[in-house]
Amino acid sequence: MHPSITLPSPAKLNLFLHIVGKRPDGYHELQTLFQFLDYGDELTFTLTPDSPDIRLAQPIPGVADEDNLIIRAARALAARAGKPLPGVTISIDKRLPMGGGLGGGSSNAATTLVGLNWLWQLNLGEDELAEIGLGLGADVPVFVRGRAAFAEGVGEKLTPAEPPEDWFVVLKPDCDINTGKIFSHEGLTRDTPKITIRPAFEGDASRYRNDCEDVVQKLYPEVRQGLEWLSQFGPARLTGTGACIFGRFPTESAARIIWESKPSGITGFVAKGVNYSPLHQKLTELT
Ligand SMILES: C[C@@](CO)(OP(=O)(O)O)[C@H](O)COP(=O)(O)OP(=O)(O)OC[C@H]1O[C@@H](n2ccc(N)nc2=O)[C@H](O)[C@@H]1O
Ligand SMILES: Nc1ncnc2c1ncn2[C@@H]1O[C@H](COP(=O)(O)OP(=O)(O)O)[C@@H](O)[C@H]1O
Repeated sequence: MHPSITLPSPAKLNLFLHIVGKRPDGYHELQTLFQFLDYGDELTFTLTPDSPDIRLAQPIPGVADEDNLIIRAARALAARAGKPLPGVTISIDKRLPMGGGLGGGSSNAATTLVGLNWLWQLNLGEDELAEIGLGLGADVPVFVRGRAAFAEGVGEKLTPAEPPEDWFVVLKPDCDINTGKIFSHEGLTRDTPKITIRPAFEGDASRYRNDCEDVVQKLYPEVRQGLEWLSQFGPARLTGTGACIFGRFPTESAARIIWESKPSGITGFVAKGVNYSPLHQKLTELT
């Protein structure tokens, strides 16, 4: 058995996000285009054959270990394995802002499922891992599958897609946005007509939009100001329900020039959009 492995846990962007309806259980039906970024957290899994415990090397501030999606994912996987397994200690190099619409928690859960499936040599298939992932959050399956995708339902019906792999300036306006608050807002557009798959892939990227953006901009002036600034240089959008926003650029140098001139006090990073997850890329290199 391999005693230890370090794996990427990349961010995602919702290149567009349309709300096309509401299900009887209150959840909103979406159509969204997911792409990964070559930037994210990193998780290190170290097997502890002398102890059966699944534990974090250090807690994430503000998240109880019991609620941490890494622990929840590891436990869900161990339950599915249904046999005694060596314990594991997981350490996190957290680089993604939490609750920013970059899917960091969901990505951590997926890296845990995929990484421990490998380390514990369980040989569960991608469908089974995606199903366990969906029980942890709507965005987990796309990270498990590792391919940019057009997503429907609450995000679980995935069709692989090949959007352009552009460069992005990602900014984190200084505010925390609660996803539930945005989805329950009376001003939210919930009736965007469904689109067919082809235009979603091949449409003009400058026409991509996010149906949460109007409500989020009204409630959070920091997001409005960030979008106003970024959209001077090209198309700029909100990812998920925010708070992160992104601007698209054809080259790294074009993105870095804008990054260098960002207003003071706003954090973020420059990253490349990638259609194959850095997690899966790393695992391919290892096997
Ligand atoms: C909006 C998206 C788009 O990628 O991303 P994020 O902004 O979180 O990254 C996701 O669909 C987020 O899915 P998920 O991660 O499961 O959402 P949660 O934070 O659990 O949702 C909090 C609450 O928002 C509402 N909610 C969420 C998703 C959805 N499709 N419809 C909803 O109505 C529900 O009331 C839910 O209880
Ligand atoms: N490992 C984790 N990393 C980040 N957030 C986590 C994790 N485990 C649980 N959470 C919780 O999930 C929430 C959503 O986090 P995250 O996935 O980063 O944002 P978003 O869903 O907006 O993209 C956080 O505010 C936090 O309370």
